[in-house]
Amino acid sequence: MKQHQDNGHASNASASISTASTASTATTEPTGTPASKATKASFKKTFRLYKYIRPYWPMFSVGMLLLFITSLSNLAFPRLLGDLVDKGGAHTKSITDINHIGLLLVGLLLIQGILGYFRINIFVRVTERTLASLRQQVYNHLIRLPMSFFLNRRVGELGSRISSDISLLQETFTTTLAEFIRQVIIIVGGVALLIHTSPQLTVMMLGTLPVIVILAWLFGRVVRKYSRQAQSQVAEANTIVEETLQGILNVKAFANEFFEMRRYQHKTSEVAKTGIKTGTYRGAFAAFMILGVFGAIVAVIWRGAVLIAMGELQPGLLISFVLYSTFIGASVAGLAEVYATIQKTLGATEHLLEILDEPAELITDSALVSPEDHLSGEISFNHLAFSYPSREDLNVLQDISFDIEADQQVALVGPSGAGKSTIVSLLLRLYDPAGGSISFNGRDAADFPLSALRSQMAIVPQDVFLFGGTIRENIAYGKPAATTDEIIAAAKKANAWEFIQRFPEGLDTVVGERGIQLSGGQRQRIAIARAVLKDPRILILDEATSALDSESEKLVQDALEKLMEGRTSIVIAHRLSTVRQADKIIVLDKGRIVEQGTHQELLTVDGGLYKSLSEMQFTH
Ligand SMILES: Nc1ncnc2c1ncn2[C@@H]1O[C@H](COP(=O)(O)OP(=O)(O)OP(=O)(O)O)[C@@H](O)[C@H]1O
Repeated sequence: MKQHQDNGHASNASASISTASTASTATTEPTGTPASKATKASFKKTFRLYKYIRPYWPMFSVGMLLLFITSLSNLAFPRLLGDLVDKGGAHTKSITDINHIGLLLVGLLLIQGILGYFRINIFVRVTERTLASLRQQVYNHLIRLPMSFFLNRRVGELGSRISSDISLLQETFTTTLAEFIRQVIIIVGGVALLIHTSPQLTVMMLGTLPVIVILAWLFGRVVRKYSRQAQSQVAEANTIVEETLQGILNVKAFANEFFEMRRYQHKTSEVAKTGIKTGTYRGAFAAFMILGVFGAIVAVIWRGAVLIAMGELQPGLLISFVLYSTFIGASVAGLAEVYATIQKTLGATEHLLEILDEPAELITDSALVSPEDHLSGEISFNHLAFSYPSREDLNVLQDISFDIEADQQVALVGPSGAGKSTIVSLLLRLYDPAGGSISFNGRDAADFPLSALRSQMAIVPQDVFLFGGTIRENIAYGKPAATTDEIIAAAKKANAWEFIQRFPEGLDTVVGERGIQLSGGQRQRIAIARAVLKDPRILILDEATSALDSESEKLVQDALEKLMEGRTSIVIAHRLSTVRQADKIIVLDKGRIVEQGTHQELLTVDGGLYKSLSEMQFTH
């Protein structure tokens, strides 16, 4: 199974490279999620997510109601503040009236505070629960997807689906949505109140403010575009520094210092150019904002003063008017930001739904295998053909036919890339064959429930993958309900108990990430213990190529021999010395079976691949 694990490493590496190169852009783009066009179709898709909110619908509605009340009461402030000023300037200067309004304002503030507290609490509760169930759904689905899905994806990318895309939804449901609704209420209600306050001034205000806000938004987009460009250029320049310093030996050995200096000079000049361009826009933007916003306010107040002088407007109303205009202006400006977040959320939703729409494998959560699905250990390959979905034009296996009797030991040998690991993947039904079939007990593999098949097979891979927990957890992975006694018995059978016992924490020793705190031989024996505990009908061994010292190799080999007793076993053999005892050796080359027989039989084939391979190995 080496090939698959190599793929895994490669994708991890490429994922981390891509994270490194986008790291510096992360300041303006907190998540790597590209925005999606806010089309009707994408809104419709997002609506599908509402099924996760549905159980909390009543609570969510209460939150919405509170949001409406607080947003509407927001609109009362400018009016009350204006009244306050008017009362101060009125002929019948009544302190009681002034205090009355003051108290009303304090009451309003208190109500806003209390309702705001409950609203946020409600939204957070609903969102957290909804997202937890969405996270679970996506993960549950992801882990059940077939191998072919994972071949074309990067591990890092899938991880970000569950972390950043869902965080984006969280932000949208807790704050963005509320912001959006509040802004709409303030804009609509605010404009209505403006008209009510002074129709004349409203016409003037509506003629200027929206234009300014829209222009400011457009300006902002241009500036953002340039700063993003500058950021990615800075990242490219940094890559030059990083790579050349890491590979300094190569730079010097090839006397390429001047070549690299020119490369770096070129990149940094580009950064400077983009920076200057951004600066020019920034300057113009700032000047425009000062002129535009203050200009509009000055114009409105000037006009208002004229109206006051003509006795057509109360001073307090002018204050209310200016405050309403500021509220509206801020909401319109905020709306652009909210729109951008909503677009990104639509993108994130699409990604999540894409995963949820992928057909999953039919896996059942049952350890019980019904009697008719019990495997006898008899396997036959009938004209099996296969190519990987990611590279369909390459025939990895062609016309593979051979039989394995129950409890036999069969070895797969052949040069690297011959297709040995692929045969094992097909046996585990990680992929469906392109042609031919595999049958167990004379019945087509496709007729067995997937979980029943896999639960009766175990694999001891070449590169043992251990989870970061304890030795106990890692062994029990073969049978999660195992008792301590069973785990110890399995460890003993796998020749692992002796070294486990020597650790001060015994079975509870933490193995470190991917088991790095254990030696290669120790890791393998843990994997063997895992397989012992599973007690499979069919055992698959991918022999380790990395040389273990002869002591641990003997222990591993001995453990494997014990494990193979009384079950069908298929061994991917890299060292021919270990397969001499095999009942049958299948020799593969370029996806085809070229020879098959016992060790003795194959040695008699003059010019045969097995004979030449074994001569090569034994003369070295
Ligand atoms: N995930 C994959 N996607 C596409 N092609 C693959 C994939 N895995 C393996 N292959 C290709 O399939 C062929 C057979 O690979 P396989 O891993 O089965 O060979 P192997 O005999 O087990 O080799 P080794 O002894 O080096 O492990 C190779 O040509 C390989 O490039």
